Amino acid sequence: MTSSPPSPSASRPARPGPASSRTTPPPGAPAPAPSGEGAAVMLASLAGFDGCFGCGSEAESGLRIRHTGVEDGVVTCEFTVRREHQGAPGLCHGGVLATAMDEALGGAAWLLGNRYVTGRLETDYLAPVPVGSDVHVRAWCTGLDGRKAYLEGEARVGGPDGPVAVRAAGVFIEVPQEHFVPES
Ligand SMILES: CCCCCCCCCCCCCCCC(=O)SCCNC(=O)CCNC(=O)[C@H](O)C(C)(C)COP(=O)(O)OP(=O)(O)OC[C@H]1O[C@@H](n2cnc3c(N)ncnc32)[C@H](O)[C@@H]1OP(=O)(O)O
Repeated sequence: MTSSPPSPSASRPARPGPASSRTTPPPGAPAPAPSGEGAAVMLASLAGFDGCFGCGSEAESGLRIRHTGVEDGVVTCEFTVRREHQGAPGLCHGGVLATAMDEALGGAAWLLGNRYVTGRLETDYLAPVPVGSDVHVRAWCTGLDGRKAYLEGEARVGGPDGPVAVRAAGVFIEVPQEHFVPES
C-alpha cells in the first residue's frame, strides 16, 4: 500500500467532487491508492462468498455487478440495468444506482487492504439511466483518517466515457472480521 495519493490522470478526474463537508477528508489526510495487492488479500479473505446483493453470482435478486479491475488507483465495475431495476417507468431506480455506488466505493475501500462498512453515502443524480443501459462505475480513495476511509466515485452510462449519471462520496469505517455474521 502506498501512502501518497495516485497522481491525477485521464482515469482519475481532477475535478471538484460531490463530497459535502461530512465526506471530505481532513486536510493532509493521505489518500492511498487501492491496489492489485490489496485486491489479492481481500479476494482471498472473501473466497467462497458469492451472496453479495451488489456483486454476488448467487444473489438471484442482486445487481450482478462485475468488478473489472484496478488501474491508477481507480477501481472499476459495471452492471446492466434490468427491467426489475426500474423506479419510474423505463428508468433505473435511484436506490439501485446508490447500491452500485456503495459497491464501487466499498470495493475501493476494501482494496486498501482492510475490511470496511459504509458509514455515510451521498449521491448526486445527474441524468436518468434507461433500462437496458450498461452502467460503468469508478471509485477512488480521497483520504484515510484512522479507521475512516473517504471515497468518491461516478457512474457513466453506455461506456467508460459515456455521460456521468451519478456522482457519490462516502465515508467507510474499518471493522474487524468479527463484525460480520457467518452465513446461515
Ligand atoms: C478486481 C476488483 C476486485 C474487487 C473486490 C471487491 C471487494 C469487496 C467489496 C465489498 C463492497 C461492499 C460494499 C457494501 C458495503 C455495505 O453495504 S456495509 C453495510 C452498511 N453499513 C453498515 O451496516 C454499518 C452499520 N454501522 C456500524 O456497524 C457501526 O456504526 C460502525 C460504522 C462500525 C461504527 O461503529 P464503531 O465501530 O463503534 O465505531 P465508532 O467508534 O462509532 O466510530 C469510529 C469512527 O468512525 C466515525 N463514524 C462512525 N459512523 C460514521 C458515519 N455514519 N459517518 C461518518 N463517520 C462515522 C466516527 O465518528 C469515528 O471517527 P473518529 O472518532 O475515529 O474520528
